[in-house]
Amino acid sequence: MTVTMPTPAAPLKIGTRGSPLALAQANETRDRLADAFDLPHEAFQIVVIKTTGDRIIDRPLKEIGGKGLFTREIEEAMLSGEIDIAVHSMKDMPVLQPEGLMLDTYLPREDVRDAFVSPRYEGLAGLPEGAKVGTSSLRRKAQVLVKFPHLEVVEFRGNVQTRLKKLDDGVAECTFLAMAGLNRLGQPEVAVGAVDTEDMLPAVAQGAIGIERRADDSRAAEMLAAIHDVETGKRLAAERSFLATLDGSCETPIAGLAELQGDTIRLRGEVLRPDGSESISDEGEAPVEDGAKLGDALARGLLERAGPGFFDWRE
Ligand SMILES: NCc1[nH]cc(CCC(=O)O)c1CC(=O)O
Repeated sequence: MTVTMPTPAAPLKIGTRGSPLALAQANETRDRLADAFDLPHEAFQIVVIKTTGDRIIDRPLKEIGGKGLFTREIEEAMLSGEIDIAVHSMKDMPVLQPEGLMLDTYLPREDVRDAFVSPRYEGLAGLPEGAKVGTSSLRRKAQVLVKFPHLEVVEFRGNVQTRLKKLDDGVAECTFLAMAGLNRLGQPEVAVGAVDTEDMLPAVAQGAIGIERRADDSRAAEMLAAIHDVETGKRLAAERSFLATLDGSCETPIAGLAELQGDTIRLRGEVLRPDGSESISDEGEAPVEDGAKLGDALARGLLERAGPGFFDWRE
């Protein structure tokens, strides 16, 4: 008589970038799945994938090719079956996913605010004429220059450690990071403080983690449904619809934030000229189920006020 050992289900392979923040997000996803299904950590395998954005660290992102830079290789690995799901910062995700992939699972959102980071100053208002602000984000650059045109913005890339070192070396007086990233890394103390969203409206989807899967993978669909955060999903539906209508990329300074108040969703949006010479903002409210319509309508209104060429460089 032959006895066949039962084959355990193959581990769910979780794809991620290798940065400390990406790994923290992948671990959080694994822990939530393990909890929801009472599975041991061995039921999951975290697979690190290097993306173009990780490889090229010495040039401004906008020169290398915008959104998708941190996701393309990961999505290819999912389509080829090398990984089953992929964990992403939703802020970095294009509005549309490649054929065959689905992105509709979100973890509970972290702090949406930007963090002000400086070894010497308490806030932007204290910086003297010509002081340097380090950021590689076009949104943050334009938002800083609109309110503080006497400051200078310098390119600033790299992980949290690299940026702190640059501040220490005097490359810039201050920088901005997402509060969410600092919290997830367990380093909130790096920030002098979180900036009020009235003063600096965050990027669309800032602080939200999304989990992507193959559209035909029913095991992944069932597992992810168990950890999906419905409120985050509703907020992102409005914000990403806003972004889609604006046709945003990382070459366009755009900010947007949706918040729920009971059955009502409130969306604030802002578009800026890349040189920080002008900002246009608006806000609106709608029943929660009309979030996507609200996002589209708010974006159309802003586009109309902005007029053609608004996002063109004129430096
Ligand atoms: N564009 C880089 C990026 N993508 C997501 C985060 C942080 C975490 C988040 O917003 O979810 C960051 C770094 C930052 O802006 O400081």
